[in-house]
Amino acid sequence: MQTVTTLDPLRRALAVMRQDGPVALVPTMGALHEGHLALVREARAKARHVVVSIFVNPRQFGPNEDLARYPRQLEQDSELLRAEGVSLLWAPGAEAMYPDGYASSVSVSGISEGLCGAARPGHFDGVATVVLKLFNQVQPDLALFGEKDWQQLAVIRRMALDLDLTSPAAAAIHAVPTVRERDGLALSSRNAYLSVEQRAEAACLPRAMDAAIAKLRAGEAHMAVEDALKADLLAGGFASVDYAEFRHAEDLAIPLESRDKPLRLFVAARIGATRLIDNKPV
Ligand SMILES: Nc1ncnc2c1ncn2[C@@H]1O[C@H](COP(=O)(O)OP(=O)(O)OP(=O)(O)O)[C@@H](O)[C@H]1O
Ligand SMILES: CC(C)(CO)[C@@H](O)C(=O)[O-]
Ligand code: BAL
Repeated sequence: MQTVTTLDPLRRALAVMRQDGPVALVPTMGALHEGHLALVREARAKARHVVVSIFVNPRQFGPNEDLARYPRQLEQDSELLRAEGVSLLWAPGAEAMYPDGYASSVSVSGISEGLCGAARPGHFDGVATVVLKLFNQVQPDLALFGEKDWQQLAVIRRMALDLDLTSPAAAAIHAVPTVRERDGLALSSRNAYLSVEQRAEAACLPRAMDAAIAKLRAGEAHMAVEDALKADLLAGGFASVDYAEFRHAEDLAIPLESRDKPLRLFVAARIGATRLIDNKPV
């Protein structure tokens, strides 16, 4: 596995790799866990070469968020990726990604505005911008993203359609199901912030979501179920709930109006200062 940190060697390495066959891109912010590795394994099954990017993107963090504290462990990550048969690790510094004078941004309206977009203003502009840059830098045949970040996936799909980035001209976007711990908690790099006690309390998130989904299926009104879910999370040790909402799985931008279309439950809540997100199908 080669590791490159600037654009010229990235382009040279990619030119060689492309002669052998399709290239898949797995964008990450590092601190890799089994969720990331599921994306890598799926990428390996679909393409001749896998490129993983690790970049803690400052533009998707708000001023009071955890950019400085976000776990960085490039050596350990690099060993994990080597063992998975990854061809290339693209690990640019902030100056390679946003050189002096950098002034551009991508904004995807509608879909970016509710849920995490409302709780983290500007977050999805930062995500869309860096993902478009990664697509342009790597020009992959396909790119893989996790369903854990369902809204992010929807924003990226919308951007890729709107800006003509999709297959066959450019990357096909693949979604990979959420990998969970045995107690149901979704794997996340931010789980590393949790104390032992908080980690035990965090298991209440997927459990309370399952209970809420069962109530909705049994015919209870969605707003009552959402309110009860928030109360359950607060009682279970969460300090606050950013949102707990049912939405249409394929169109997050519109309010819930009919139960005929597939629904999903979306939650973001904080244990201490740690913000966890999850989503599940109804
Ligand atoms: N548990 C998981 N199952 C499947 N995919 C995941 C999981 N966790 C993260 N991913 C995916 O891995 C990619 C990189 O995510 P990222 O590096 O932000 O990891 P993360 O664990 O989600 O970190 P964070 O704690 O910042 O949310 C994204 O496409 C994300 O959806
Ligand atoms: C897609 C991504 C790598 C963009 O920085 C990030 O938002 C993430 O890790 O999910
Ligand atoms: N996995 C989403 C990246 C973020 O929370 O900034």
